[in-house]
Amino acid sequence: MKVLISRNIPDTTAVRLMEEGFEVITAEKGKIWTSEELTKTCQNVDFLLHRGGTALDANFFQNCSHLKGIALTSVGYNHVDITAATKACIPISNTPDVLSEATADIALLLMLTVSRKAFFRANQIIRGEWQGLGSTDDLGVELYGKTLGIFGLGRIGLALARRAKVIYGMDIIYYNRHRNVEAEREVDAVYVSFDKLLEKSDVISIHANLSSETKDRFNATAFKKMKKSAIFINTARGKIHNEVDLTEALVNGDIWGAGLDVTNPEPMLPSNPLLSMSNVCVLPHIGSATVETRTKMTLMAVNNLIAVKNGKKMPQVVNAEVYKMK
Ligand SMILES: NC(=O)c1ccc[n+]([C@@H]2O[C@H](COP(=O)([O-])OP(=O)(O)OC[C@H]3O[C@@H](n4cnc5c(N)ncnc54)[C@H](O)[C@@H]3O)[C@@H](O)[C@H]2O)c1
Ligand SMILES: O=C(O)[C@H](O)CO
Repeated sequence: MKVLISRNIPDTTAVRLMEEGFEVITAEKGKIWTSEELTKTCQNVDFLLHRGGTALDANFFQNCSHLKGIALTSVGYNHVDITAATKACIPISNTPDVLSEATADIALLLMLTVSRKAFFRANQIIRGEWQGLGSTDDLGVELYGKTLGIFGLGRIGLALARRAKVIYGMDIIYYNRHRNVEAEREVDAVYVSFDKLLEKSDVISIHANLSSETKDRFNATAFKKMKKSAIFINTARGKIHNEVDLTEALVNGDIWGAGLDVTNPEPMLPSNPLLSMSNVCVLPHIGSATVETRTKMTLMAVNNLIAVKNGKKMPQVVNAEVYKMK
């Protein structure tokens, strides 16, 4: 049984696969695959352990229908054509829960660094622009006691809401496809309409998955409905906001600041105007990038492949319909 690991993972997890009798084929460090290359290399393997970057589209599944299972090392699977995978009868797994705390930390970090302009200020020191004492203009704002609006209150949204409630005494409002009773009970989250979320939030943090419904949801119309003092945070997917509209909203003063861990496209070009704004911080998609979390994610992915090899269902399967077809 051969497994292709499309992007480097912690050694311990590759070892775990070998212990289970898999023959492991690893990509060279940092490799970015074209679809053609990935499709070609997958002809000689039974399983794929895949991290975002290269989309797995209908064409991929047409040409790789021999694969027995694909384990993603991400919770998001918007880069995978799940319908095509199901049609090809290939189970796909993702990595929910284990990355929620690490990603919520990055959302909170962005809230803090943007509200206090900390990233911009630290860079002023690096550029030799610190002129003694603290700044008297272009001041930051505080989070304490303000209202956090969450768009997509699932696992990561709730992990952020807990932090915001406990550390900053923030009021939590949210907009979701369904009410989240656990969050309402635990952090007194209040369900509101999308427009109310825009109007009432001091900070809006995006935690929905990317879909045709959420793509471009934060556009010029949405930014104009937000408070002029609002901070926009996105650690979910860059395509949920429209980057041109976000830039204009910041330039025009429709909103106060923005913190992004995800951009559209990725990577963001260094010439992007957002990068020179004092009220913006952009990170290179590091939500889950800790030793602890990445280890848990890859172990989870590996366990899903082991399950398939042993004739069992993937514990974290996202297209459970495949098991009804077999
Ligand atoms: N920056 C990173 O490194 C990083 C790390 C992990 C996850 N993510 C992103 O975060 C997303 C959320 O992860 P999660 O584990 O919290 O997922 P989740 O499924 O637990 O939560 C997503 C929530 O969004 C809601 N939602 C979906 N579509 C909606 C819509 N149209 N309107 C309103 N609400 C909607 C869902 O009902 C759900 O409650 C992932 O899909 C991924 O894209 C990014
Ligand atoms: O969806 C996810 O899990 C992240 O974006 C990748 O770590």
